Amino acid sequence: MDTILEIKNFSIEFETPEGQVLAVSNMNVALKKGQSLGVVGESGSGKTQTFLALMGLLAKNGRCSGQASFYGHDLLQMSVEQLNQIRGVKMSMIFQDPMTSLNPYLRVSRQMTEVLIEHKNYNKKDALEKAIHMLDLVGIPDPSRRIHMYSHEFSGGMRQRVMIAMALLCEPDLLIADEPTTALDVTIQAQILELLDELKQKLGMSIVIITHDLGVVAGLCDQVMVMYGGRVAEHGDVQQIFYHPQHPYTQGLLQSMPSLVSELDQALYSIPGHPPNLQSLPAGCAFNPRCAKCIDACSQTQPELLAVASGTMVACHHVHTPHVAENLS
Ligand SMILES: Nc1ncnc2c1ncn2[C@@H]1O[C@H](COP(=O)(O)OP(=O)(O)OP(=O)(O)O)[C@@H](O)[C@H]1O
Repeated sequence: MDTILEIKNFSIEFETPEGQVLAVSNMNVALKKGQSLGVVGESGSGKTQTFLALMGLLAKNGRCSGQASFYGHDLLQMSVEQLNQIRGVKMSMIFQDPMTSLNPYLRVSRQMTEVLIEHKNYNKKDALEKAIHMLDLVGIPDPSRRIHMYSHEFSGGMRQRVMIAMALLCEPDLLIADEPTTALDVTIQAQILELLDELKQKLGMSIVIITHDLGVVAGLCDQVMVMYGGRVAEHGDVQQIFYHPQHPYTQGLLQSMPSLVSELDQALYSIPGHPPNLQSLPAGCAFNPRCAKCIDACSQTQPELLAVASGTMVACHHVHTPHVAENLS
């Protein structure tokens, strides 16, 4: 299988009035064609910025280093013109807020057909037909009429579907979906996730799904990367991590999953404390102040991301210190 995306030693730093902020530190991940990756973690853990940077959309005060190869070509070294040949065509992103990628002043028909005319050499008639087909595929009722509406005339859920249709229009090889369902009610959430899974099978595309919710990645993803305070805490096969989570943070996320525990018990299982402030990360492992399995090393040195027997990569002193783990667990 071809490797579609390979991120190596990737970091992001922001320059702020208070000094430099390391938002993402030394990330490594490879995704094969047709595979999907779930990126999970609490707010501010670096999920969105990583993939915005890959799309060439990092804020002006941000700087990234390392490599991010798309089919072997480093996205971080590409000019805007080179990126424009790929963005929205071979690699698409669904943003948290649909209005980010929909132009309120243009009818949806115009926005959708222009992409096909410009990047896929469609004529106007075929482009309109294809766009209507895509709206139909994402479950927009009466698409040949609604395609002529403006984005604000759609409900929130419909707008999200329009954005997904736009992102899929050129049948990208890689779809990056940032919290694609958070703003939607539960039934529509389920429908959209089902749709993404269907399109993954049908079009063979790779998906990166960014979410707070491990439940979302369960059905859709092959691998999962758990981020904490800008660092990868655990990364590997979804089944392995779901059934045998190693990092105490992953264990906490899994225990507080709504499908596993009742609403009342969620409070009991939820991870104590708050996500860390990147400007004042604790020494050692950033999770140590909230971790019940903390040992001395955790507040002293940052744990390396190392493989455990199952092949999962884990950054945790407790996990990699067997005699201590045996005594404490
Ligand atoms: N332009 C910026 N300048 C300084 N810091 C920034 C900037 N943009 C983002 N950050 C910081 O980078 C960190 C990572 O942000 P990111 O949006 O990737 O988090 P996230 O995990 O996607 O969170 P959420 O789930 O809330 O979207 C955050 O702490 C954020 O405050």
